[in-house]
Amino acid sequence: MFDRDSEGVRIELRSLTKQYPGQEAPAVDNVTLDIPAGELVVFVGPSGCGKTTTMKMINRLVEPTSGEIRIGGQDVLSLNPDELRRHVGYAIQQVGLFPHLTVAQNIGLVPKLLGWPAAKIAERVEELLALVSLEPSAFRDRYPRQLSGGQQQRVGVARALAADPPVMLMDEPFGATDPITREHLQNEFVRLQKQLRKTIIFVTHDFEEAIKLGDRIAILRERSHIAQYDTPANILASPADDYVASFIGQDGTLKRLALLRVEDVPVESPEPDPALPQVAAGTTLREALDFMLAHGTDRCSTPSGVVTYATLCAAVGAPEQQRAGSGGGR
Ligand SMILES: Nc1ncnc2c1ncn2[C@@H]1O[C@H](COP(=O)(O)OP(=O)(O)OP(=O)(O)O)[C@@H](O)[C@H]1O
Repeated sequence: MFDRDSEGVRIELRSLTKQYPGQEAPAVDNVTLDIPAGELVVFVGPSGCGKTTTMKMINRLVEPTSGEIRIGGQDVLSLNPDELRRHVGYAIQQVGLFPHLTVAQNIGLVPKLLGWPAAKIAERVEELLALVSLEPSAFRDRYPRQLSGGQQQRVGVARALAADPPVMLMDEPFGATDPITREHLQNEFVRLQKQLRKTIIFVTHDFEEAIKLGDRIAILRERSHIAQYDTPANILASPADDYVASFIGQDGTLKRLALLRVEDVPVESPEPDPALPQVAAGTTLREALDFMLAHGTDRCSTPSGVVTYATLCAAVGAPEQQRAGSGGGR
């Protein structure tokens, strides 16, 4: 349907507006946004600011009042809405699994509608269950009521991915889970997206989730007006205004440290030092900082060399007084 191979496609919103009947102000007012192919863009904003309405216009669960939407260059408003939705994955907090269908039948729903042969659907179901870390033999024949909330959400994500759509719309898909399950699902999802490179719009209330998952974040005000649209690192480093700063909160430096890994900063010496406390490759700078504080040291050894507290501070432009206040006994 869209002009692509298997990777994502570009999504363009132009002057997009939604005025619900009987409402005084538009829920979404004149929004223009470009989402590059293969990127995950997170919409963050307060309740009622129009995140869900904006997203639902993209698969035409809500019809725009005016404006334009293009996916892979195609004018979405000229397409048949049912056909469009078969090519746009959609995962929501409420999951929406059919209770009378098994996990396999739920996941195979869209491929079946698209006329895939049964053997190909069965193969795809196995592959997707494995992808979301659910053992196929244990889960494929269960009914949704026989799954935990987190497992249901994984099946929801697998179902959204089933027909390999280039575009995924995800509305708080991990919202109904406890913090530990949520973190686990987020980590799996980051891993998945590295492989899949779909174009994804992801709605959340949770700014931490946005910086963890997003290639870019769109911070929305009322009526979906865009307060800032940039990478997590740029938003944390230079919030556009007080409104954006209020999302970041007091611990912006720590959040920036969490975006970088020990491999990303210059090492003091390029060899591991067995005499120092050791951290693994892939450790975030925030974890490295906690580790140094816990060990009362201002340096630690990584597989690629020695990283110091001063390097961490320099990497995120932390001022001198923050260094002085954080201890570390050299
Ligand atoms: N079907 C509808 N009819 C009338 N008004 C609606 C309808 N759906 C949403 N709205 C209104 O449009 C505005 C935006 O709602 P929307 O659900 O898009 O916000 P949201 O940012 O996704 O909120 P939340 O984070 O609480 O889910 C709200 O003021 C809401 O009351």
